[in-house]
Amino acid sequence: MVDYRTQGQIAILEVNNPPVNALSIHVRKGLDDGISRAVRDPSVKAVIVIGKGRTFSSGADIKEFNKPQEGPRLTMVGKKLEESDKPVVAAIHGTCLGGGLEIALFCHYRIAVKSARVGFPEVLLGILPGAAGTQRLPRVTDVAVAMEMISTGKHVPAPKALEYGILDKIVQGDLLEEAVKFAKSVMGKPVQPCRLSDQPVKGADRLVQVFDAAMRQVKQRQRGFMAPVVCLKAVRSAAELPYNEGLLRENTLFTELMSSSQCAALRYAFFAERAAQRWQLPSGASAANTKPVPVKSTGVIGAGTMGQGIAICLLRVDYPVILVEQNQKLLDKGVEMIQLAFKDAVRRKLMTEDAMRHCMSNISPTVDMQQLANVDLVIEAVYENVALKQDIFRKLDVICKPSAVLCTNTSTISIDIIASATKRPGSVVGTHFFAPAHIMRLLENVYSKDTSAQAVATVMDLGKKIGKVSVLVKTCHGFVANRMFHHQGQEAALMLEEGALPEHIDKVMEDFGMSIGPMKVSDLSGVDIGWRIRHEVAKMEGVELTSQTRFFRGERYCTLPDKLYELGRLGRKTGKGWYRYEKPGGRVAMVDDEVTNLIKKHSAEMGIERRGISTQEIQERILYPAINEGFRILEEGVAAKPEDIDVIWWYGFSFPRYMGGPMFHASQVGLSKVYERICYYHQNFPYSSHWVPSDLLRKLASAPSPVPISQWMSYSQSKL
Ligand SMILES: CCCCCC/C=C/CC(=O)SCCNC(=O)CCNC(=O)[C@H](O)C(C)(C)COP(=O)(O)OP(=O)(O)OC[C@H]1O[C@@H](n2cnc3c(N)ncnc32)[C@H](O)[C@@H]1OP(=O)(O)O
Repeated sequence: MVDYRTQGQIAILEVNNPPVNALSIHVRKGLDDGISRAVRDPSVKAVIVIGKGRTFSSGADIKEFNKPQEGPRLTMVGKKLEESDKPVVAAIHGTCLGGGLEIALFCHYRIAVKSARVGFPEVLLGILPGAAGTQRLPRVTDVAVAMEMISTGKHVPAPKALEYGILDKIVQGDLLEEAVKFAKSVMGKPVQPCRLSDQPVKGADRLVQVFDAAMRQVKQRQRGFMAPVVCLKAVRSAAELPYNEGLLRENTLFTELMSSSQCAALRYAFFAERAAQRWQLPSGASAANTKPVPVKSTGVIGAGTMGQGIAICLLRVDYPVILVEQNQKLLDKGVEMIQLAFKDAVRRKLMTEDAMRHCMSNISPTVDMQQLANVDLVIEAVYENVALKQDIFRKLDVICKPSAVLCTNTSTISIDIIASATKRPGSVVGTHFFAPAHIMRLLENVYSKDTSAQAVATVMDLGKKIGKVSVLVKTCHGFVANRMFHHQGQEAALMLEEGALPEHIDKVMEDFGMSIGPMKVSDLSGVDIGWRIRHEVAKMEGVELTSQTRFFRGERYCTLPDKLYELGRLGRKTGKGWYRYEKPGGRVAMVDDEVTNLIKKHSAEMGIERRGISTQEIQERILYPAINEGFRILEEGVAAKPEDIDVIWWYGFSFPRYMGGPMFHASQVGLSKVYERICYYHQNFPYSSHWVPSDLLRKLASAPSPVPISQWMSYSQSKL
């Protein structure tokens, strides 16, 4: 785990714990033994700590977090490194994160290659750097930088870290050779000035202003998230207390965070996100055994909002895009909007003018679908209409080359139905982007009964290339995201007619931790989207939904969203939806009397006496139908595991990661309690099928002791 060798008068401690040199027990022990040996050996005059393989160290081993800590503690290992009278040099490449950076800060010197990155990502796991990081970073750089780095967890590239004083030197060429040269240059020099524990905190005179400003930002950005707030307090203590007392304070705060439910949720999230990438089809084909089709050229059909966003995603990573629209006017408009989005990115310094020009030069707009004949992958992004989509796929089947992967950005329609319009259903796959497609990180990839493993591998790989988090699901109406979200929309509308107002519902859910409430989400994605989906489904079933509709498919139906649509209040894009906005496309949601009156009038017309709806009821009626649906989705194998559902909710609906996602949240509330409340609502609202409790949930809720989330799926086939 740590290889010890000497090169002349230099001892080299090489951490060797693939894949990312996590500081697990044997690494800590190896470092501890290594530094003791180097200190004891009179022929050794300097020490180098370096990482083998792709990285210096990614920090503490997260898998060890919920186990009792064994072996030497990181702080004790670090103390030994610092107390060595022989200079200790950290030689950094890849990433130097968390406990890895703490180790480096205990060393007397830090050198790195230019491509290295350093950072304290602990906050993203709901903790703080608990091995002196909060006390040492403000001593090597300053309080402001330390607060920023520790409360955001951002990685800092080596050149910036040099500027901050975290690194002493950036080297070119072979890192070990350079480290040896560096070590020779500092051999014999006193190490005392390089012991950070003896140094004052920098920028302490501005402590209060820096702290207040950082705290304001943290509370604004991440409401309800404890770790960043506690991180700031820990760094503050570095400036207010002597080093050893600061360490004790850090330890107290660390212990508080480590035992929190937010930390448990974030640890779960870390592994869940990685597990989602390891997709597998029922056939056994998987990420490990399937190669994607090489994609060099792409096409996007539809230059509306979604098509524009998708094209931007592709152009940003250098894919040439043939953008197809049905007429020149719509095409020109789409290209203009893409250009505007890039200009905005340039204005916000997210890209250079040159990069923008390059991206724009990669678009080939056309009204001729035949131009797609040679593309490797095409994504259809027209509006949600079965006949239209089938028509497009019928044409693509004729036009595109046999190896092309044919993707649809449908958000609800079964891929089986779309694929059936072609003679190559194996090549058809869903790539469900979330609006705004160039911003939202989620890509819900959907396989049909016929989709080939290669088509799946291609879209999973595409997701990675365009910087999305991809989750693979099996087709059904609405897939995972919209199928679960749909019930939230239904319940929200029902609560509106019973007595709630949009701003009440949103406030409760925003206080719960959602970055925006469901009514604002509806305005953002477009009131017309839901309208179209509902009416499309009704049409397929030969039903016409009108203002008189009270029941649809045997279920209580609320016409309020349809009334909003009929008023032309389509959401942010028209400047009016459930809220009023400062302008069409505006972002500031304001309560609108017209909506309040519409809702109250609607309740009166329905003969419903409005009542106050409690916070608990709003929270449960928004969350529990989605959770119940999540269990059905697991039962049906639409999602392979609960973790996949939670990943979808973080990245698709900004569900607070520190609450772990709806399925993890249910596990924390307790499945028997969730089940009991669902049964209660089912009794009270018998005409809403989303309250019929899922069988899997029932089985899990009646297990003699809580079933860990990782074992839920073993209950899906059980006969209990
Ligand atoms: C009881 C303990 C007390 C500890 C007291 C001291 C406290 C110290 C605090 C810490 O150090 S907390 C850890 C801080 N570090 C991190 O949060 C880094 C997490 N890792 C990453 O951000 C990324 O993995 C990476 C290092 C940037 C590499 O990214 P890349 O995309 O290249 O690879 P991945 O697919 O993410 O990872 C590969 C593989 O490695 C596993 N892994 C990564 N980091 C850790 C880790 N710190 N501990 C355990 N395992 C780790 C990851 O799960 C992947 O494994 P898989 O099996 O392939 O999924």
